[in-house]
Amino acid sequence: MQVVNNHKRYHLQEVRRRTERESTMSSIAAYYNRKTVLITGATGFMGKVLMEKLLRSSPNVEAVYILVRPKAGQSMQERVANMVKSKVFDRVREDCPHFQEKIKPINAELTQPNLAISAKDSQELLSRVNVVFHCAATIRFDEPLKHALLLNVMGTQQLLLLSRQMQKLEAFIHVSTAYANCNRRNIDEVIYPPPVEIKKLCDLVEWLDESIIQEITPKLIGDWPNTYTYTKALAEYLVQQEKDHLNVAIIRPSIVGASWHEPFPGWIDNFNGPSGMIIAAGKGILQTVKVNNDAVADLIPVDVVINLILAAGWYTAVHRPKTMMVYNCTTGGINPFCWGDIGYHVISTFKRNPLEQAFRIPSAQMTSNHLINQYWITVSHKAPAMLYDFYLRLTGRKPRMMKIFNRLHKSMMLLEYFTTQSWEWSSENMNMLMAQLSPEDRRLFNFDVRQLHWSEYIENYCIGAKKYLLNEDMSGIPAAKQHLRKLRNIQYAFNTTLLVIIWRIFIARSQMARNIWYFVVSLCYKFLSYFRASSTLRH
Ligand SMILES: CCCCCCCCCCCCCCCCCC(=O)SCCNC(=O)CCNC(=O)[C@H](O)C(C)(C)COP(=O)(O)OP(=O)(O)OC[C@H]1O[C@@H](n2cnc3c(N)ncnc32)[C@H](O)[C@@H]1OP(=O)(O)O
Ligand SMILES: NC(=O)C1=CN([C@@H]2O[C@H](COP(=O)(O)OP(=O)(O)OC[C@H]3O[C@@H](n4cnc5c(N)ncnc54)[C@H](OP(=O)(O)O)[C@@H]3O)[C@@H](O)[C@H]2O)C=CC1
Repeated sequence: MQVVNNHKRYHLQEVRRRTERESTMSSIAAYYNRKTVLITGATGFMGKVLMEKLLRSSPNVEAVYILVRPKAGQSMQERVANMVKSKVFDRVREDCPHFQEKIKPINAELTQPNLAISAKDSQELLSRVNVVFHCAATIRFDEPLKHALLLNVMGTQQLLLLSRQMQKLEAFIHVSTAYANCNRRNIDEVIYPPPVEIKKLCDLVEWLDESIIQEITPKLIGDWPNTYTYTKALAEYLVQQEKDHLNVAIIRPSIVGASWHEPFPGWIDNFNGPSGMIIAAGKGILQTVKVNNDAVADLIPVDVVINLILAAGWYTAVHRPKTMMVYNCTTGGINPFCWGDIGYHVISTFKRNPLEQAFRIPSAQMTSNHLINQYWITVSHKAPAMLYDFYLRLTGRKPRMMKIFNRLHKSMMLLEYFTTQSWEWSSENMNMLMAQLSPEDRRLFNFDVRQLHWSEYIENYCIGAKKYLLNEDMSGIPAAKQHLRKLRNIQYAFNTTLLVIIWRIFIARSQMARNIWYFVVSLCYKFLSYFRASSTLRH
């Protein structure tokens, strides 16, 4: 009898403990435990953060398949082995030392028929995958239309076809961009009709000569600024076409920046979007940029996007919404911040925490006026670059500054469409999803950008770029400050010499300038004599 009572008590205690544990446990993390996930674009910026968060928050995830291509002379295996050593995985490495065992790389090339996946691998995916996260894309603004179509559109179509055959698929999450519909000012969480019949366009570019496609690209893409945003818009439509066969959702992040909190504040590993410009400003290379200071800079931290992606995956699979959900993942409508403010915080952070071996003291003219910007480009970019290259030549070195500036100007030209205008995105679905989360999920998968403190975020972004992108140690800051002081002295000396030279030229040519010059010099002389006389009297 005693044994039975003990057993009953133990059982009740166990049930209570389990209920308590479940009530405080994250539903999202619990959902991914024992699921098999497929990620495309896992070697990219967002893919890595997605994989890290998934493996850290759901350590019992069954497997994470990733589609990887061989690249730059490295095999798929070598790339993955190098990737898991990356700093981004430091936290998960600490929590689950064997995390890489969950990662199952699959050789694939998204521009090839059937994604170039072998029959064996394909079978494995079809029988096991529960959730697909499609992140792979070309995000270059200058991508030739044919390649952008092949990867962003045809690649997506092929992945959708593969996913249709997956026996256990519960959700397909497509990562698009908030700028897919940037030809509109107000962008709702809906799919807009495509500007062309996609099949006809793909057929056209298939047989047309590359040079002809290049020539007619501006006509084809119409009021889209580049092939990237255009092809992302087409891909959204294809995804929507599958809504009756697949449980799909689309996430549209705006400009994805360094992380807010996870895995580390300020984590970033590429020069895309504002990151390259921020670094160029910190190095004192970028001194002028064409932006509308009052336009909203719709930056979103990468960890916010990843948390929303994981939450959307869970919601799509578990709640199976009747209509296909599109989540605009933006900050402008909720917690706006302007380009002018970003510029101010970037410069002030780099003055306090300078980058090593800066070219000039960080400072930036930010204007939307084309002529003023051109003036500053000539004065503060091209002239110093030419002078420096001249100095390099004199000292027997190879000139390089002009080349760097030409690349910078090309990037600035491609980015200015986004920095001189504002858009309004609705974010009802993001808010609705937030309301569906338990307090624990809201904490673990936070995508509430109302809590984002911009000045702190930008500071961490700049410091993150210094640490993780440029691999500069924070202990080098005193030396970097010393270097800035040296640059300041050089600048003062240079400006004074320039002023004297200009003035001398002016004096040689104008009687009036000469008269003013003699007047000023005699005034200074009288002033000095007066001071000397009065100090002698005092003693
Ligand atoms: C006062 C401060 C103010 C700051 C504010 C400034 C304003 C910024 C505005 C940003 C707005 C962004 C809007 C984006 C909106 C769309 C968002 C998306 O949906 S989607 C996503 C948005 N998509 C994008 O953002 C893509 C946009 N980017 C592109 O399309 C191209 O990069 C390009 C056409 C701009 C230049 O092409 P190209 O000239 O061929 O040059 P490559 O690219 O081939 O790079 C060659 C090598 O150089 C390396 N490197 C680069 N920068 C730097 C640097 N600063 N240093 C050192 N190194 C740098 C680079 O890593 C590479 O190394 P490796 O790999 O060879 O070893
Ligand atoms: N970064 C941003 O600001 C924003 C990004 N997005 C979207 O988020 C997604 C991820 O972007 P992000 O991580 O920044 O981009 P990255 O350029 O960092 O990553 C792109 C990924 O796609 C893979 N990929 C490219 N071409 C192929 C191919 N032919 N076959 C297989 N894989 C390929 C790359 O693999 P590999 O390493 O082999 O090149 C890489 O893993 C994209 O869909 C993008 O449109 C949306 C809004 C903003």
